[in-house]
Amino acid sequence: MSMIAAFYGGKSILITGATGFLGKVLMEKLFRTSPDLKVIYILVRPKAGQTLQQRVFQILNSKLFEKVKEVCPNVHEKIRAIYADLSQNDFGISKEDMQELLSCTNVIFHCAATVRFDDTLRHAVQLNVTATRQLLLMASQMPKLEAFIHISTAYSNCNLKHIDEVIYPCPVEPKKIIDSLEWLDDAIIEEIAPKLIRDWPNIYTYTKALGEMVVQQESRNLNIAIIRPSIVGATWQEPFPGWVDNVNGPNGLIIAAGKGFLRALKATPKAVADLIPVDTVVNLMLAVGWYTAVHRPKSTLVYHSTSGNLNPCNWHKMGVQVLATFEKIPFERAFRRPYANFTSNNFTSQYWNAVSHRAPAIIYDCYLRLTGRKPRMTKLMNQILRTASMLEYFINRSWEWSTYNTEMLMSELSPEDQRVFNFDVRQLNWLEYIENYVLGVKKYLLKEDMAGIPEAKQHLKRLRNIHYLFNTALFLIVWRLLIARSQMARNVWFFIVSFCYKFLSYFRASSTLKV
Ligand SMILES: CCCCCCCCCCCCCCCCCCCCCCCCCCCCCC(=O)SCCNC(=O)CCNC(=O)[C@H](O)C(C)(C)COP(=O)(O)OP(=O)(O)OC[C@H]1O[C@@H](n2cnc3c(N)ncnc32)[C@H](O)[C@@H]1OP(=O)(O)O
Ligand SMILES: NC(=O)C1=CN([C@@H]2O[C@H](COP(=O)(O)OP(=O)(O)OC[C@H]3O[C@@H](n4cnc5c(N)ncnc54)[C@H](OP(=O)(O)O)[C@@H]3O)[C@@H](O)[C@H]2O)C=CC1
Repeated sequence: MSMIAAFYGGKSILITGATGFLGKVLMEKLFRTSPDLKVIYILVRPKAGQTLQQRVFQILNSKLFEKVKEVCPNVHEKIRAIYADLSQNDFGISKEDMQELLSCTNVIFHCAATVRFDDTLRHAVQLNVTATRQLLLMASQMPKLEAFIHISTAYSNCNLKHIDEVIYPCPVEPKKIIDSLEWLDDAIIEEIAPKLIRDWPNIYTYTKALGEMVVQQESRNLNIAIIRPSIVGATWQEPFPGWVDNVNGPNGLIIAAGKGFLRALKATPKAVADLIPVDTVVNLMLAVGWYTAVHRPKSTLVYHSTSGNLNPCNWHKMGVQVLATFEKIPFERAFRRPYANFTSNNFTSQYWNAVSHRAPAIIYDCYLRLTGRKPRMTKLMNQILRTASMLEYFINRSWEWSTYNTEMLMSELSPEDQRVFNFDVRQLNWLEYIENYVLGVKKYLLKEDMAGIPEAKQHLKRLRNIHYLFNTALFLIVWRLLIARSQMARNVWFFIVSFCYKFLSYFRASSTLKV
C-alpha cells in the first residue's frame, strides 16, 4: 500500500494554478492515486469567455483525464472551483468560499504564477510575490493545514552558477518592492525594473526569487516546502507519454523547427539541457506534500527537481534526436524541411537568421503578394525569432543544482511509493523520452492525425526537390551575372569548359581504342 496515496485519502486539497500545465497533471495524479480524497479546491478565474464551470468541464473531458474517470467516476463532484483572481489584493474570493477554504483545507499546492519572461514588473510582482504572501496569510488562518507546498523555479537563482537547496537573499527586500509599487506609476516602474533585476535575465526569474524570500519571511509556524523544477517538459510515463498542452519552453520551438520555420538557434551544443518531465515534478510534489505534513521538518526545505546532475543530456544530443524524430514522424504542411544549426557565435547566428529565416520569409511573402494573398510569413518569423531570443539565455549556459534533499526524500520512500511516485530521473531514457515528446507535440498540441504521416513525408520530398531546383537556379543566375561582369570569372569558366571538353575527348578516344 502506498503511504503517500493513503495520506491524501480523505483530505481537502487547495491548488492554485490548477488550469495550468503543471496543475492539470497534479490534479490528474491525485485523483488517480487517491480517488478517496475528499475534495480538491481550485482557485480559478473566468478566461477567454469561459465560466469557471466550463473551464473545469473542459479539463475533465480532455484526454489527460480519461484514466481518472475510470478510477474515480465521481471526479466532477470532487472538484470545487472557487472564483479567484490572484492579481486582486484579496483574490476576490467570496466570504462564504473563504470561510470554507479556511476551515477545511489540509494541504496547499501553490502553482499559480505568471511565467511570461516579459511581463510588467507590476503584474509579475502582484502574482509571483504579493499573491504568495496573501496565500501564506490565508494559510496561517487554516487550523487544519498540514503542509504548504510552493512551486518556484530552478532558475530563480540563475544569476549563480552553483545552486544549493537553500533560499538565497535578494538584494532588495520584497516588502520594499511591494510597497513602492503601490505609489509608483507604471512608467517609472518600467524604468527602474532593469536596475532592480540586475543580473537576473528577466522579470519572471527575478520575481520568483522574491517569491521564495516571501515564503521564508512569512512562513510563521507553517509546514512549508519549496520545489524548484527546471524546464518542465511533456509527460514521461503518466498518465501516458508525451502529453503537453502549451507552447511554453521548448514546445513552441519544437513546433517551429518541425514546421521548418526555425532552422538555426543560438545555443551552446555542449550546455546541459535541463529538462524535467512534468509527471516527475508532480510525483515529487506529492511526495514532498506527504513528507512535509508527516515528518514536519524543522525548517523550510527546498527540493530541486532537475535532471542535469543525475542524468545529463546536452542540447546537441537533444537537437539531434528531435531532428531524427521529425524524419520518422514529420509534421504536416511544413514550410521548409526541418534542419538544424546550433551556433554559439553571435556573427554566425546573425548570418543564419538572415539567410535561413528572414530571406525565405521575405521571398514567400513576395510570392503571397504576387498571388493576391496577404503576406504573413515575415510577421510570423519575427515572432519566432523574438521567442527564440528570449529563451537564448537558458540554452547557452549550464548550471549545477544540488539535489541532496530530493535524494534524501527518495531514500525515505517505501519501495511501493518509489514505484507509484517515481521521481528518479536516472531511469529516464532521453532518446525514448524526446521521441515521445515530439510525437506528443504533434498529437496534443498540433492535433495532427497519425494517418497524415505518408502525405507529410511526400510533402517533405516535394520541398527537397524545390530546394534543389531553387539552389541550382540561384547558382546559374549568380554565375551568369559573374561571367557578364568579371574577366576572372570568364577565365575560370573557360578553364572549366576546356578541361571538361579535353576530359570527354580523352575518355571517348580511349573507349574507341578499347573496341
Ligand atoms: C551541433 C549541431 C547540433 C544539432 C542540433 C540540432 C539543432 C536544432 C536547431 C533548431 C531547431 C530546434 C529544435 C528544437 C530543439 C529543442 C528546443 C530547444 C529550446 C528549448 C528552450 C527552453 C528554454 C526554456 C527556459 C525556461 C526557463 C525557466 C523555466 C520556467 O521556470 S517557466 C516556463 C517558461 N516560460 C515560458 O516559456 C514563457 C515564455 N514566453 C514568453 O515569455 C512570451 O510568450 C514571449 C516569448 C516573450 C512572447 O511574447 P509576445 O507578447 O511577443 O507574444 P505572445 O506571448 O502573445 O505569443 C505570440 C505567439 O507566439 C506563440 N508563442 C508563445 N510562446 C512561444 C514559444 N515558447 N515558442 C513558440 N511560440 C510561442 C504564442 O502562442 C502566440 O501565438 P498566436 O496565438 O498564434 O499568435
Ligand atoms: N513550465 C515550466 O517550464 C516551469 C514552471 N515552473 C513553475 O510551475 C508553476 C506552474 O507553471 P505552469 O503550469 O507551467 O504555468 P502555466 O502558465 O501553464 O499556468 C499558470 C497557472 O497560473 C494561473 N494564473 C495566472 N494568473 C492568475 C490569476 N491572476 N489568477 C488566478 N490564476 C492565475 C493560470 O490560470 P489561467 O489558466 O486562468 O491563466 C494557470 O492555471 C509556476 O509557478 C511556474 O513558475 C517552474 C519551472 C519551470
